[in-house]
Amino acid sequence: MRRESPVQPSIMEQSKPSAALFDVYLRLRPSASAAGKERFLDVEETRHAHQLPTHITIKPPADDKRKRAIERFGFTRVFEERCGQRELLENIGILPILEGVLGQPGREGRDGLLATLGVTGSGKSHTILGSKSQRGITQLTLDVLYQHTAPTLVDADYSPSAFSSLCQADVSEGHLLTASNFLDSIYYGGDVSYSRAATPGMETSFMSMPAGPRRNIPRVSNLANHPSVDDIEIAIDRDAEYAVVVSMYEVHNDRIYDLLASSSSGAGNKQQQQQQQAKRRALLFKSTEKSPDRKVVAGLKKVVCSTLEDALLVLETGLTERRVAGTGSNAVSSRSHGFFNIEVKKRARSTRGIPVSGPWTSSTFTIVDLAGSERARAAKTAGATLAEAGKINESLMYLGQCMQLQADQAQGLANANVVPFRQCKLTELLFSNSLGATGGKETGSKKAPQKAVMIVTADPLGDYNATGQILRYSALAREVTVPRVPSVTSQIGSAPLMPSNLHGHPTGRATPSNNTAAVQEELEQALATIASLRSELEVSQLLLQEETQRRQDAETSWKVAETRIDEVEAEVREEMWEEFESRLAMEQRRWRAARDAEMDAQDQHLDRKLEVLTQGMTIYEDETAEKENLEGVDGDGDSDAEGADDLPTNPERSKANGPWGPNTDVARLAEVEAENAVLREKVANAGRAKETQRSPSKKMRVLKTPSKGWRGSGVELWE
Ligand SMILES: Nc1ncnc2c1ncn2[C@@H]1O[C@H](COP(=O)(O)OP(=O)(O)OP(=O)(O)O)[C@@H](O)[C@H]1O
Repeated sequence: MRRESPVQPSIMEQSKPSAALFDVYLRLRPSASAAGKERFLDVEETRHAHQLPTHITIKPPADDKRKRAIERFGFTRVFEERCGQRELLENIGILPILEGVLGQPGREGRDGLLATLGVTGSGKSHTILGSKSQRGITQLTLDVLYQHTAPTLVDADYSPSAFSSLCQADVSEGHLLTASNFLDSIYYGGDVSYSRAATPGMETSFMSMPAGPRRNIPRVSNLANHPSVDDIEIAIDRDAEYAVVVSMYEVHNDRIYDLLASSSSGAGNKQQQQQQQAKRRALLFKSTEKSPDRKVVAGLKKVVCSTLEDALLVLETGLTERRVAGTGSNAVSSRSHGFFNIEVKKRARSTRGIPVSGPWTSSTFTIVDLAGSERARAAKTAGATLAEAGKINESLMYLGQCMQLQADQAQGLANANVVPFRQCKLTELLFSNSLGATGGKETGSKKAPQKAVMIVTADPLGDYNATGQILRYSALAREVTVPRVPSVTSQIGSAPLMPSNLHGHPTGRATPSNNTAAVQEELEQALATIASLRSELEVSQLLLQEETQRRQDAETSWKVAETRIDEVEAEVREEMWEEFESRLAMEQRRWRAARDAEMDAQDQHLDRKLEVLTQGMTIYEDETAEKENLEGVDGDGDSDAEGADDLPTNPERSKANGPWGPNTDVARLAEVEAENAVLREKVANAGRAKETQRSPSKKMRVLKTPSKGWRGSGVELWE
């Protein structure tokens, strides 16, 4: 239903929404039944019949106790309930974005982004993904893309060299697969060969497979094919060859999960599916070695789709994986933000008829189906689903802040020159490659900044509060209008002045007619003052409401930031503790090794000393034994060491009192004994000293005396 504008045209009409990062379109969904529902949203008439409307107003419900204002919002364009999918496709700038992604002749393409935002059940998924009878923007875009690139499209299944060059050119550490490999692995459980081209001519394409143990296979023929886009024309680079690489991921509870990596296609019982879900590994959004100036979701599974059918089947597979749980608001509600990426790879094909194959360049068209915002009470969610809803609302709040700021910046209204997109994964994914490190306009990348379109969906008969909140932060412009309340003032003003009112003097004397006019004038002035005061009061109330809302938002952000700080602090502490422990362990190992080495050196040193000593003792022992032998052999052959008389008869020595005489030998023996005692003492000391240094873990060893002379002399050595 349209109505005339309740307020005069203003600066909103002169604003240039296209200067903002996002063009924001509003799409209204038809309601199945209007019974008992009050329409709160009206579309303003345009000045010219051929123009599409750009402004809407929302008015609070009749029984609104808070007496809220009528609000007016401006969008790039507004599409009413009767708008179909094709009309939408042609009027939201998707086709120019697609041309940008394909790139002008000889030039690299630019990235494009399409996202839907709205209250749960307002028609986001319908717009992006369509329904059983109608195709969504994603399918229509893919159809247009394949129709135009088909003649120059690389078929990875039949061109291993092209496939391997695509793998090498990928900057995101992704795992590339051909569509036939991927689909066979999903539906037939076959092995997936990552980043490896299929054998040319292989008869194992998914489409050509005989009936087998297929699981929940969506048939292309079962998918909607209406509306047609056969007559749509877009420009492409005829001298380039293209490849289309599809990937899908979702942001769930602020983490990124690959939707093609663990595709179960609904196989197994609920418990198995839950186990599969639990095992999913979160991916990082980061700069990589090959992509230092642009962040990418690293490690995604990517499928090279050479036909529209392949791309649609991959899309269906990813969608079955997407986390969906029924809520009170919408029977099939998206509980995560879904990202569908169409990566268009392009390289030079021919220069003046001479075939060349240049390096691949890459541009991505990303389609985002955002989870719906909802009020917990309305959605009747509980437990994990309620927590999920909290995360969804939080991320949408951050998105709203970023969108508001970028719209204000574009109109020169915002003081802040930084868009705070790092607050959650969603805003990081949507903004960081467009706004760069500072959150300003420069990305640091040589690539042209991406073009982005946001479609806000709304149900004019739906929830006024939730829809109002979405519109407030997504609209490119907003005005507040004081509602025309049939107030007491106007009632008094419009009431006829009764003579009794004017002539009511207690004296009963009639008042002259000129007095009547003066009183009437005075009364009118008073009424005007009351009206103006009332209107001022209403404006103040509105401002107060807005300030309160802002304060609440700020408080929420503050709490979230505090929690984040705590988390980061805990993470840092844990990291530092781990690092400290590992360093400590390393130092201990080094210290032990040094100590062992030193002890070994000491052992060796002592061993050498003992060896020298042992050798000395052995020599002495041998000499003594020889002497004893010589001396102990007397005339009857008995060996007797006693008495000088019994010493052996050595002609030299037997010369009494000569140098080898018995007295000399005894003195010598005493001397050797004394030396021996000193040495024993030294050895014992050395042994004790060594013992004190010995590691308890080392086994005590007893050095056996090398000859009977040692044992005989009572010397025992320890190493
Ligand atoms: N423009 C439209 N025309 C016809 N039917 C629509 C339209 N928009 C939405 N619907 C229908 O309304 C229902 C809810 O829409 P949809 O699932 O797209 O909502 P949603 O915003 O994606 O919800 P959620 O955020 O919970 O996923 C669906 O049955 C859909 O077919």
